[in-house]
Amino acid sequence: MAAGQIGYGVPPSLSAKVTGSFAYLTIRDRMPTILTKAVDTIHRNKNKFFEEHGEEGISAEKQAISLLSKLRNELQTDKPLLELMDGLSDTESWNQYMQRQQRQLGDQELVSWFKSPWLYVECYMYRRIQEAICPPINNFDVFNEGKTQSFFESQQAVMALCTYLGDVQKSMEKLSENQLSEYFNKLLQVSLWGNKCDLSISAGQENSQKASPIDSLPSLQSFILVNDSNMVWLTLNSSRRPEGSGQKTADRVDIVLDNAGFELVTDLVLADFLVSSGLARHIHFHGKCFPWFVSDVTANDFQWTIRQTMAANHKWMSKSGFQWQSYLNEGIWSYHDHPFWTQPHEFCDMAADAPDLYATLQEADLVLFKGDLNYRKLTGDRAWGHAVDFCTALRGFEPAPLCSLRTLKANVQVGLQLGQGEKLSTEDPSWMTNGKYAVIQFHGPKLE
Ligand SMILES: O=P(O)(O)OC[C@@]1(O)O[C@H](CO)[C@@H](O)[C@@H]1O
Ligand SMILES: [Mn+2]
Repeated sequence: MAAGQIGYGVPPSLSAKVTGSFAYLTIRDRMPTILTKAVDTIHRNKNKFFEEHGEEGISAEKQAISLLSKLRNELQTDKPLLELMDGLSDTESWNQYMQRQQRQLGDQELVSWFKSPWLYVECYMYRRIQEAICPPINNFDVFNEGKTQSFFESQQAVMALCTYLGDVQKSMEKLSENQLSEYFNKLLQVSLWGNKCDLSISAGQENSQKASPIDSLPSLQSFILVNDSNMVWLTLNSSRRPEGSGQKTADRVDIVLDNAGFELVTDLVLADFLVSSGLARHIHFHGKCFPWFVSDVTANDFQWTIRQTMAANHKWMSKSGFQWQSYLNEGIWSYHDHPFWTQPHEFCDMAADAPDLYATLQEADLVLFKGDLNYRKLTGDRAWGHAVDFCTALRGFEPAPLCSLRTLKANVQVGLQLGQGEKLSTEDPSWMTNGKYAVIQFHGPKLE
């Protein structure tokens, strides 16, 4: 059976068919709120559109508001989903996916917001937002304000983190293996908890990082439900080759990014540490090719964040920013944004639906997946039992050793100990969606 096909033992997709479920509440409440805020943002930028594009900008603004309002009404009244009509490079792929969803539903009911898989309709909403914002304002990022605010509101934490990185790098040469792994674990956890700062779960409400990211780690330790850091460390060390050994030397770690703002800074700091410690020689970053899930990283966010860090009036921030820019100039770091990351597919479909991307990931020694949406796609956003193995839920998606760094914000979680999920439900009924808990969950060859 092809990977991703519904087979024996594969549970149903999460959807709003279950009244009162997190998917139901997201589609009923949070997604319309996100659309309302998008309409408001576009309206507030009307003058900007006029200044830049004259009357054409005004008519595009009016059209965007009308299309987004129509979209919100379709969503709130559970209308059938509509084919995309904007003729962009991914339009056909989206419409084919819709037909695939319709085939799975059969001809008894039409693909719609509250009946189709949550993963699909939520991704579809963001692609419809893209369709609504037409030329000449099509490059306007309706979520940009929230992403830049998250960065500016987190300055104290960013400065503390860049200072910490600078201190570590000053003594890098003298560090023992144990000290190196300690710093690695700390920065891996900082990147993990950076994922709390996600504007989709907060429906755009500001949620920047205020406290010092390093000092808060000990108090967060007990909220890490699965911690496979040791497997990540062993994988990195097993892939390191001595210079000139003639063996594979292009040690490469891929980071599939999630949110801009503070979370992106934590990922850049981790990536800098991986390179400056020699744990990796190249980092490939994977972002989104259009605005996605409110706070996800686009190429513009990636470049803007590095430029802002370079320009900071803070020694260690600007030092980090210049270092990151030179990594990019030297090709040690590279940024990629394959269209697959802004499509609705479960990752077990990647080999079939985006073989080029799957082949790229196969060249990595380790792939880090940041955040909740990536976790939902890794596990197919299905109602797995909590003690089901991560490997089972991946359903054949294993391009390379991989690790999810995710704070829980959706009710899908696998790979727990028997009874662990039930225990958590009694202690904290909203443990899967309140963002307090996290996993560092690895899948790959077992190493000693
Ligand atoms: O991927 P991220 O940024 O960690 O989270 C994305 C997210 O906020 O969006 C959905 C809720 O609307 C959930 O999948 C998840 O909570
Ligand atoms: Mn996100």
